[in-house]
Amino acid sequence: MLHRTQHIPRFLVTAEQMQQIEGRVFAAGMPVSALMEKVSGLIARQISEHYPVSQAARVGVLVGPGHNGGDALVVARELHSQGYQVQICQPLDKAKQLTADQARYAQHLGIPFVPSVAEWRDRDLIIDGLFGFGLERPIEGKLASLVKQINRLACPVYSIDLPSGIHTDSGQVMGIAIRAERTGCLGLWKRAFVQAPALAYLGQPELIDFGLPLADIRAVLGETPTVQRLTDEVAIAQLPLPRSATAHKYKVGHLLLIAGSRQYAGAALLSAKGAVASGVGMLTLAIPETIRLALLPSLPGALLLGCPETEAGAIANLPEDLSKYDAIALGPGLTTAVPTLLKSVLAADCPLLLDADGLNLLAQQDPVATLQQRTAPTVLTPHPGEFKRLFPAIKGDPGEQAQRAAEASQAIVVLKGAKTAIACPTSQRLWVNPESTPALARGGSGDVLTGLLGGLLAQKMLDSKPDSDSSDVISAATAAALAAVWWQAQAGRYASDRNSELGVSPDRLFQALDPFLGSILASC
Ligand SMILES: NC(=O)C1=CN([C@@H]2O[C@H](COP(=O)(O)OP(=O)(O)OC[C@H]3O[C@@H](n4cnc5c(N)ncnc54)[C@H](O)[C@@H]3O)[C@@H](O)[C@H]2O)[C@@H](O)CC1
Ligand SMILES: [K+]
Repeated sequence: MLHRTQHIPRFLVTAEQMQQIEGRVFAAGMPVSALMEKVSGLIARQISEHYPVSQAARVGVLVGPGHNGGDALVVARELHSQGYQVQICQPLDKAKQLTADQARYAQHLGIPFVPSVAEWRDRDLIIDGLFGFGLERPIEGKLASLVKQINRLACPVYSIDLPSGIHTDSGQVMGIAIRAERTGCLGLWKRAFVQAPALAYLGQPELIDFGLPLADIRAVLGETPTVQRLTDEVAIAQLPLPRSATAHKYKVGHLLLIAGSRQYAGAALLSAKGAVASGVGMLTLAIPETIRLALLPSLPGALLLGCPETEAGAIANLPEDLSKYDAIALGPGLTTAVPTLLKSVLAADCPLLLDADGLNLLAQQDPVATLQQRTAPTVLTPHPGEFKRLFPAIKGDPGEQAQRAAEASQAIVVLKGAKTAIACPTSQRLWVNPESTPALARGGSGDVLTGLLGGLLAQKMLDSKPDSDSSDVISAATAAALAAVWWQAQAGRYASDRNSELGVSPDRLFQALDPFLGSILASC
């Protein structure tokens, strides 16, 4: 059972859901002004920790017409009382009543109001309270020029709730948006925080939990939220740990990985290394016979199955009975020369992971009709280009695309990107991986993920948990996808922190998988 503090970081809400949750809290008797006071006190505390008065005494506070502006005014008052030299700029005349009252009180306290932000070149910090989740149209005219001026200042900007101009749900820039150094997201993570268009504006995000009651959150989002952030707690719970004390190699999964060609031998090696790092009991790597001996010294623990090959060095056929494997992964470096490979694995009665050329082969037929015929789970790991080839008619943001593709094909869809989305067809749930690193944006990272996910898939299929997504139970195949996406991203961050963003080669990535996991498990 997760505690409240573990639940809150999982939620991802739209503006409408946030309004409904707050509406319930206000209807139950919480005064709007009391909540504003509470929330803004927490924001001011965060700001004074990040930007102490000794280092950032001169603060400009930008105030909009709604309650985001009201929050900013309370923060201005708090910082003023702590000795910051605060100036307020309220560019619009009209304001909601509570915001207007807060402005009047700030004036009464003698906090200076300035007519424009032109004088703010002397500021050490700007606080952005122009718009929050109430932004309803693009920022234009004099407000757009004001945002442009703020973005030209050298000092950092702290945005309250969202950088003004960012759409709460899609993360799109509405005309123009403030580029924050930090954003304090209030109460619950908004969807924008996992949307690629917003990433360049959010800076370092932090959640400011002000104690929204779980009962009200659940009343709006449901008992098990359909859309979730993939948190450490949830991902770790999906790993095949602890191992049974009586485990032996045939009881902890046998993966058949079909990968590589004479042209792309490295993809086979990297995906096999990812599978080895997953801890899978047995790994059989099917590769063209001519590259078998070259790979052997690098994979001493794996069974290397040399396959007959085409003249160009692609696997021509799979000589074996496929029934003895717990999972099959097909794709990295295969080429699309031999479509029958896909046909034979689709017919297998075990979980199947398709990546890279496995997906390209699938795109050559009707993917939805083909996948719907499978009885065992299928996991697809496309990047956006592969996704487009597979599901050209499916539009939306990455989360919506993954969900729609999963629903249509009945496959678990892992749509890779800066914030990888994982959609499960049986439960109709979506997870978004919130933390990753651009260090993984290089050839080979995806191959490591394929092996890792395949290895976890083989292990999870032997777990005793049921293969259905009732209430909070996550099916084995979905669990493997969640664990693998999180593990790969976190290992990438771990390797990046110890080297640089340019130094996370695929070798470093698979070498970081186990040390990262060891360190996080030790701290749990
Ligand atoms: N009610 C409360 O006490 C709480 C308020 N919070 C704060 O309240 C914010 C939401 O407040 P609001 O609903 O008032 O919304 P906003 O403060 O985001 O602003 C809405 C106002 O801006 C106007 N507007 C929208 N788009 C515009 C545009 N492009 N150009 C000019 N005007 C535009 C609207 O007509 C409306 O008057 C949150 O983001 C958060 O900062 C909560 O987070 C915490 C509790
Ligand atoms: K804001």
